[in-house]
Amino acid sequence: MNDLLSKKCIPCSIGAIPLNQEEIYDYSKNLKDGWQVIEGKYIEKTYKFKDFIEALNFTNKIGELAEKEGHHPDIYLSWGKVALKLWTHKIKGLHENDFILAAKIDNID
Ligand SMILES: C[C@H](O)[C@H](O)[C@H]1CNC2=NC(N)=NC(=O)C2=N1
Repeated sequence: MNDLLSKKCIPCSIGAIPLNQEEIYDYSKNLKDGWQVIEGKYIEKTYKFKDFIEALNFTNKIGELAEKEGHHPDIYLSWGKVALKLWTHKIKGLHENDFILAAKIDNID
């Protein structure tokens, strides 16, 4: 479950089974503070910045990372704030990919 940072997101097939509550709990223990598990279906976190341009710069870095990983967050960008919602659309639930991406987003400098 740990060393999420050393893993890479994999193409997720439609038949993949979403993570169960126990697996979600185990993965979420390896994330930095601030992530919340919502209804066992997605994880979310809000990052605060001093202004819009800082929030936009962070959003762009997330975009580059998501493209590199082939896995993408839902992003809400506003003045001084970036709110993320991570889930795997193809399986309508959570996958290891979501936790890998979350860990790597928290590692963006
Ligand atoms: C074809 C492409 O790789 C897939 O559609 C990927 C793209 N990024 C994705 N991101 C997320 N969060 N969920 C997906 O199911 C997903 N599928």
